[in-house]
Amino acid sequence: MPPAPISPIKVGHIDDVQELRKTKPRTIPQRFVRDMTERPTLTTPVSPPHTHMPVIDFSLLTKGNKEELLNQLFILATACEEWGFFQVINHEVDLNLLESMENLSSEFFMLPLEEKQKYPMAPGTVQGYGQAFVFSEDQKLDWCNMFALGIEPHYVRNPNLWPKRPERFSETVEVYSREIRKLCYDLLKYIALGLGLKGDAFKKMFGVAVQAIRMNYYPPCSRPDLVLGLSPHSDGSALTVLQQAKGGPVGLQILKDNTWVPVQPIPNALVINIGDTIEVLSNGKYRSVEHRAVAHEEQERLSIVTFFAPSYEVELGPMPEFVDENYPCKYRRYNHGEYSKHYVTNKLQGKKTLDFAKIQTRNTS
Ligand SMILES: COC(=O)C(/C=C/C1=C(C)CCCC1(C)C)=C/O[C@H]1C=C(C)C(=O)O1
Ligand SMILES: O=C(O)CCC(=O)C(=O)O
Ligand SMILES: [Fe+2]
Repeated sequence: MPPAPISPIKVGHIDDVQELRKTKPRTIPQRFVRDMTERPTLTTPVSPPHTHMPVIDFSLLTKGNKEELLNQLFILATACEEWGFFQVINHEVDLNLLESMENLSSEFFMLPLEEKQKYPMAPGTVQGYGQAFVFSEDQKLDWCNMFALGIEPHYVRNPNLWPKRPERFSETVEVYSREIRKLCYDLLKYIALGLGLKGDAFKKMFGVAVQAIRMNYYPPCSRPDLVLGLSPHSDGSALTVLQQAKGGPVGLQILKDNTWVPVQPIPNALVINIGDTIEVLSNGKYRSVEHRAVAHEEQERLSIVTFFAPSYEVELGPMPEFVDENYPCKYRRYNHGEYSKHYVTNKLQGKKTLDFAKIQTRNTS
């Protein structure tokens, strides 16, 4: 008997939110309206110690004296353990390059829809222009347009999805991705040192790291209280680097101690977060913190996100350094390629994707 055909994913009609905003600025189709429990808090009163995400001065890690280095390593290790997020200043990525990347991404999203649709994100896939992580007709949609590309190694690339316009877009993505890749390797070195590991521990383990870029464009929304810019999720990467376009509103929120805490952008800083890989390797000492994006009533917002992860062949599990009788092993060993497949074939649902690797503990009390 021939194998049963795999049923195609039926996602129904997905409105392009930018076009919706242009043509019917006050309409919020029902598929974007969140259930009461999911609706965002837009004016969360934030009180200490939740006011400020830690800030790392990267130049003190690379060029500081011994005392400055140790001090920054301590701040970094505390940020990873208590926040799972931090902002990096003086990161050595050329500020003109950040600006070019921001301008070109914005120009891409401003192209006519027909031009952007030359690079469609097919249902169930994650590269190209559209909405990722949509798998059914009854799933709520995010108030966001995405454009995503696989970068490294080259076999993750789909050359048909690299846009011809704006001019210099692809060239700039290449240069930007090289610089961000270097930053990721450097940060992983300092994160390893902060965990008491050898500086090259992650680099050696990851093989030729997988890297992808995603540009998220959030148009203004007449009812930001009803929608989400991006559903709550943790990142399936080892590390994520987020650039927020200048002058945009606050949009990123992270779940800290059960409260959605808004992240105040710092001009020229990059936001870094720990992804699922580091959570597993550190046996949960560092956690991949759930986060989401909210929309704004009058202002658009643009973010440029790099996901940096181990090679697909790599087998992962908690490192022995983080497992003992007080810290029992919380995750099974698995293949990162399998995890990537699992991640991109499931909707964004908080930390649920990591259940893939969790060892279920029975409560005996
Ligand atoms: C919309 O895409 C994503 O959000 C995303 C996808 C990344 C990827 C590509 C665009 C092409 C190459 C493969 C890869 C899955 C990395 C998120 O990336 C996270 C999810 C995983 C897993 C990861 O490593 O980063
Ligand atoms: O736009 C943002 O601030 C959040 C983006 C994000 O979390 C992501 O793309 O994974
Ligand atoms: Fe994210």
